[in-house]
Amino acid sequence: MKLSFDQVHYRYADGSPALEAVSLDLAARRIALLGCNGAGKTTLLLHMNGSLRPTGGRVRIDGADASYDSAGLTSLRQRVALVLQDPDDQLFAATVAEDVSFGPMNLGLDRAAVAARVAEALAEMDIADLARRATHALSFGQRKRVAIAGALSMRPEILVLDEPTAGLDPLAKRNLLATLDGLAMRGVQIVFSTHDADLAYAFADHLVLLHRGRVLASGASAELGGDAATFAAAGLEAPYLPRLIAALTALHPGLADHRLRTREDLLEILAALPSSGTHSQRRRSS
Ligand SMILES: Nc1ncnc2c1ncn2[C@@H]1O[C@H](COP(=O)(O)OP(=O)(O)OP(=O)(O)O)[C@@H](O)[C@H]1O
Repeated sequence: MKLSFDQVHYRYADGSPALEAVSLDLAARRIALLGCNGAGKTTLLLHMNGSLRPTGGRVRIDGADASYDSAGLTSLRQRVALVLQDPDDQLFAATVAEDVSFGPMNLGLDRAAVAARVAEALAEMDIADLARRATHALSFGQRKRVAIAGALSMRPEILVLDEPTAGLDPLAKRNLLATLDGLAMRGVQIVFSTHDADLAYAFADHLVLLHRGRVLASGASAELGGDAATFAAAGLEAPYLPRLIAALTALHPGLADHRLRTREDLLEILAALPSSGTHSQRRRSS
């Protein structure tokens, strides 16, 4: 399934312009949407499952115009699941299992099929042990996982997440990214928004930079991640790692042969390089 945006404009009911002539093809498996506060990230994500309808331009699904009647929206929301930034905007049932079963029940599946989907989604998010817990009595990070499990219970082709790591501690962040990575490897397309350029660079194959409702840049992480000037134009800090790698590559040209996404990747490669002692001896003797 491929979602694309063709000259999409969106204005909220009070007249606030939020998207201006957004044209995008969502083709890569892992896509990060970056932009400062008010850039239009949430508004764009809400268009992906039909929660918002463009006030101008078109959203296309495999090349065909999205349909906003009830059948069209039901079909779109089975294929594209949206996880809101605040889990409390999404969770409403008394227990975790009831909440996660809501989507599959609405699809009219029988009890056994619903139960299978709930078990699968909870296992995927590693929260099977929370199934009987009251949703209101969970921690923020746990509620976030439950909200994602609810989206996964629809077995979507595209999982769209608004700032999925906001409010998570570093370990929870890392665990969530590993889970999302596992889903991507299984073929689920992941599209998420974030303010964290390093995280976007580490996880995503493709970055989209939004600024004042417009797409300022869209490109492969490996290239766009190193373009500090474009990040600055979007009012963002560029990812640190590509800049560090560029500086280190001047000392170790072999680094250019690797696609290093994380600090851990860099440390591993640096540990395997000849030691700096050898390097400085070579410099002294030359
Ligand atoms: N419900 C609304 N009614 C009117 N204007 C809105 C509404 N929601 C958002 N906007 C406006 O639309 C623009 C884009 O907002 P949006 O929430 O999409 O940005 P964002 O990039 O997700 O921001 P943040 O990083 O702060 O979450 C902003 O100017 C905002 O004030």
